[in-house]
Amino acid sequence: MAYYYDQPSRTFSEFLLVPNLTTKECIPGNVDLRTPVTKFRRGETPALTMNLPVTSAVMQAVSDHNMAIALAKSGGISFIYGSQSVEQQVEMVRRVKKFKAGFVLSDSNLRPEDTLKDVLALKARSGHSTIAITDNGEPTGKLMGIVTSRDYRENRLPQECPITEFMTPLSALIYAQEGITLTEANDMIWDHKLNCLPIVNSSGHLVHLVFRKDYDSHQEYPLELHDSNKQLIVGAGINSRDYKERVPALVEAGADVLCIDSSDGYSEWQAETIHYIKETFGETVKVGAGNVVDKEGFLYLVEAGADFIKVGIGGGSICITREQKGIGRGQASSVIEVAAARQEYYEQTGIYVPICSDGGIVHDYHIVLALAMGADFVMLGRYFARFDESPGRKLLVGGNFVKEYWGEGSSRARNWQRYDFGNADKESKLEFEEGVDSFIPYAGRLKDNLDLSISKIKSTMCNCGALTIPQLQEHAKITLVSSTTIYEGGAHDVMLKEKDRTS
Ligand SMILES: NC(=O)C1=CN([C@@H]2O[C@H](COP(=O)(O)OP(=O)(O)OC[C@H]3O[C@@H](n4cnc5c(N)ncnc54)[C@H](O)[C@@H]3O)[C@@H](O)[C@H]2O)C=CC1
Ligand SMILES: O=c1[nH]c(=O)c2[nH+]cn([C@@H]3O[C@H](COP(=O)(O)O)[C@@H](O)[C@H]3O)c2[nH]1
Ligand SMILES: [K+]
Repeated sequence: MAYYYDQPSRTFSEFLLVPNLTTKECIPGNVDLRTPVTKFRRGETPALTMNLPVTSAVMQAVSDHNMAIALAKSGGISFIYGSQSVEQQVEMVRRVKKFKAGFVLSDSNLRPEDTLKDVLALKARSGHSTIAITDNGEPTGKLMGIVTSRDYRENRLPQECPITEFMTPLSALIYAQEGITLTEANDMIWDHKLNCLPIVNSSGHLVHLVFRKDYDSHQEYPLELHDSNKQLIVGAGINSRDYKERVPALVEAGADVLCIDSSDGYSEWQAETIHYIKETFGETVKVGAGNVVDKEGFLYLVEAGADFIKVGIGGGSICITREQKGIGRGQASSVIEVAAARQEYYEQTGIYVPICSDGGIVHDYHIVLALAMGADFVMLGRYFARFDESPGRKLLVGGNFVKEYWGEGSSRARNWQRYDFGNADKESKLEFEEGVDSFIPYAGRLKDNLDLSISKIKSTMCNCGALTIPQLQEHAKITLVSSTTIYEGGAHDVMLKEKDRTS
């Protein structure tokens, strides 16, 4: 006979936190949000921790190298999407590992034989006025010169004028050799009144650019997350099909942590994937698995060797899995059950397995609820897709700026397999969509938004009398609320002025 749960499953919006005593030292400035990412034995320190309990989703519309750099600078981890060729994903991981505060990879590049027309078109596309001229037009090609808007007068030169006629050639450029520190680079920028200093290697290839305007930017990021070589930490999504090819390439590129990306992790495919990784690389390669929504799924993946477990089916903002397949469970109930299973496992074995609540976070306080219910960190898709750093286009729709946000189960995301180097075999490929392609309101820079969310999270934790995530998990008082309580929680029985009206 089928198993019936005796309670309906619940979402975060059905719960609230009840305050505990807030002591005088319990102020947001004293809250520490550090959290483990990978499993560890009682009394030992985890191999990987984050300074903030947030990761960005394994999605084309969310986690590329730009997002990964921005999030690691703020203290969290991005999992670069795996729905692209191994080569492309590896290149994104490399870009994150190569990132050095203040040293950027040139994103606007042309060849000497290109023309003013190409310069103008590229400038319009990228919005950047400094263009590196390299022998092959690649960001790390042999440096031939630089073009900035001071080098040409648009209406005085014919569009076909070759770049070589107006660029500042290498012989007249001030540049530095690879290995220079940021302080030394900044001294050169000031001494020579430059806006941009190219950095080249011993064979004359462009390595980075250092811009005057980026000076001091690294000082804004006290929680920056890096490895022992001072390189930013980055994660990467993998799947349970091409892992024998993808995982070695990602490890070689320097990915710090992997995560098997699937709607349903309770499968022999995932166990096989984890076994392969642990047998091939031992414990040095860390891999999360999921998604699961109950104790059985959790234990299955932990016993297979997973380093953290991701929780959540069908709660994501772009998810239609519950509608399409009837599979899923309310996100709060899933986290509560998996956290209880984790606690039991910890008590029995002394091994603490971090859990990640994935999808369905709408308000900042949902993050606090997920943590209070036992999650060690959360994974967010919609939240991060709204920012400048996400890969989706920013568009003007109906007078408002929006960003594109599409699910990994949408046709748009799956198309890479058809056009790219993906090797999914066509026979077993699912043909129905499990995600939508949407717009979401554009929200600006990651750092500004994340700083605000974190300050709200810390403030809520102070109400709960908690200075750390473990304290919150131990002492939080959580109440289920009735629908009338939810109504009471919004502005009610008043006439809102225009500026406060949200819908
Ligand atoms: N968290 C969520 O609620 C949901 C997430 N998604 C996202 O959509 C994307 C696709 O998810 P899925 O469709 O679950 O991908 P998936 O690759 O895990 O599964 C697709 C199908 O392939 C099968 N499969 C997996 N490995 C196999 C192997 N080695 N040989 C033969 N068959 C194998 C699976 O059992 C499943 O039927 C992911 O990015 C996922 O995160 C999609 C739906 C819901
Ligand atoms: O049913 C689904 N169809 C999809 O196409 C899809 N794409 C992503 N995901 C999952 O949603 C999470 C992000 O959720 P949020 O936007 O709510 O943060 C992600 O982290 C995923 O777990 C999908 N679920
Ligand atoms: K399953």
